Amino acid sequence: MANCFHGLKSFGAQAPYRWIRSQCLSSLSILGGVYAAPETNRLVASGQTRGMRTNSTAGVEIKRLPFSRVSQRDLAFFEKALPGRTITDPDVLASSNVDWLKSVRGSSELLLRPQTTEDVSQILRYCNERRLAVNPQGGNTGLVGGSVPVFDEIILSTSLMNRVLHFDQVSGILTCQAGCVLENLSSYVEERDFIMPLDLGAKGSCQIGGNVATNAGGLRLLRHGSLRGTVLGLEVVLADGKVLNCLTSLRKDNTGYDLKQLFIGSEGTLGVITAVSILCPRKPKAVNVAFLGCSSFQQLLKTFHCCRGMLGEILSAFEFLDGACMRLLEKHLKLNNPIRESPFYIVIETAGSNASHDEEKLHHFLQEVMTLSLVTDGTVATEDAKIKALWALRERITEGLTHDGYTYKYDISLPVEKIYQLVEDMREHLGDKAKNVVGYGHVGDGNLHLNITSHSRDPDLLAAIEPYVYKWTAGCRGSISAEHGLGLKKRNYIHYSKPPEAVALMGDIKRMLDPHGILNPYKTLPDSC
Ligand SMILES: O=C(O)CC[C@@H](O)C(=O)O
Ligand SMILES: [Zn+2]
Repeated sequence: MANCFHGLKSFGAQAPYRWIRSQCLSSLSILGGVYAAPETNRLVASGQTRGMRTNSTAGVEIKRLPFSRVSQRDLAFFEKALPGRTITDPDVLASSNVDWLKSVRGSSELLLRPQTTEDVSQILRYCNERRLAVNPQGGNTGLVGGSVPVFDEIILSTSLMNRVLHFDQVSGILTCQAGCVLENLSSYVEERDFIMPLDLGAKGSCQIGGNVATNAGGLRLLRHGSLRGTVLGLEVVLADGKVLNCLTSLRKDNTGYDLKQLFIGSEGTLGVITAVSILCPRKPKAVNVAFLGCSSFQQLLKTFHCCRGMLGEILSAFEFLDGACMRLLEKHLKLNNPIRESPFYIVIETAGSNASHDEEKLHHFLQEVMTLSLVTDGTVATEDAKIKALWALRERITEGLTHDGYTYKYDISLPVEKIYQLVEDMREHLGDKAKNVVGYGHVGDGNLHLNITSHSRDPDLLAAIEPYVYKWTAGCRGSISAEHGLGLKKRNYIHYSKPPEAVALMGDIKRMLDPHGILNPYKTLPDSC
């Protein structure tokens, strides 16, 4: 069977892709964006004069809400409370004011770096009394403009809250501060024979608090489920500074409402997550990655069906990318396609406890899909460097896209059999208006990443994409945000995925927990709330 698959000889190991901000910012200068001008109370688009600008992402103007502005007295308070960690240097602030995609830019003049929960509590108590708006910020790797200020909100960075508080070797329950970088946590638990239950392309920069606040999905969700299941406890500071200590480490706790769920996926609008307790699976003893080619999406779906049946409990990921993604990887990142050119590619990962058992299962599966002609070509890796190289072909697509021009991003949940139909319909709908329309994502979770590029920001193209994409999604009862959240960019489209009663209830919850609306304003909730 192994003969059916190319070896990996011609395929050099690539460095794993990480969303390291310093690298990415310099390479993204071609992207236009949304800029904020607090003195005009308007969101402004790049290239236009300050004071006359509109939100180019959502095509609507956003007015600065009547929050207080940071005064000298406020600064004196923060400098006393956080000596050396109250930052006003514009050069340092610059990177915290812009998102990873460089598509949203705020103009905050104050960055606070708390180290403890008590620091966060003191900051929020003060800001709440003074009606100062606050933008909680983790690794700032979000893709919907949720992690940067829109106007002059104070940036509350969790980066110095980076201590592991406890790890239970028997249960695998990790308790840590919110600012721990995901990759550091992965290394920490791997040294103890466990893994983190989530894995993202942004792991080198993103922080666990931000992951939880956005309910990040990623590459292992198929196997380990969402953070709504693996997060066991949270410590959260509420808008008035009160500390909500729900940092329990229990698998089972049915004592009434599961309050932590309110904060998971709330994008910092209901409270600031300061610590997380999370259940880590055991580190698998054997990992295999197969990279396969398919001639149609129908064949890919059949391969998925067969894969679930034949790999069962050892299947840990089933991801896909289309031929257009591969061309971008080759062109912009010089990555090599390890197999014959195909319309679709699949990345399958197995993770188990017995190498020979897993390999046998994988080989039977591969034999089956080749015999049935569901898969036309493929390669398998068992060594770490080669596994990373194959994963790079999936994980680095986001990076590749940033080199292709301005990118319109859609993160859609659909019944799995529909996910590629949207890409095809969008291609037909846009004709030659777009530079590239690509589809990739998490087949196992029914999550499509539809990305559309153009040479530069193009309002006509945007008008052709939206609301078409949202209507199409709503027509299938899908979600307009599967895993990236709503942030600033998608919040006003929430109605395509949630009934009005649910949206209104979200507004009520927000007002109850944050009556002055100081926490991450302009995010998640639509204008109508
Ligand atoms: O860039 C995107 O649209 C998707 C990013 C991320 O969620 C992924 O799965 O690679
Ligand atoms: Zn994704």
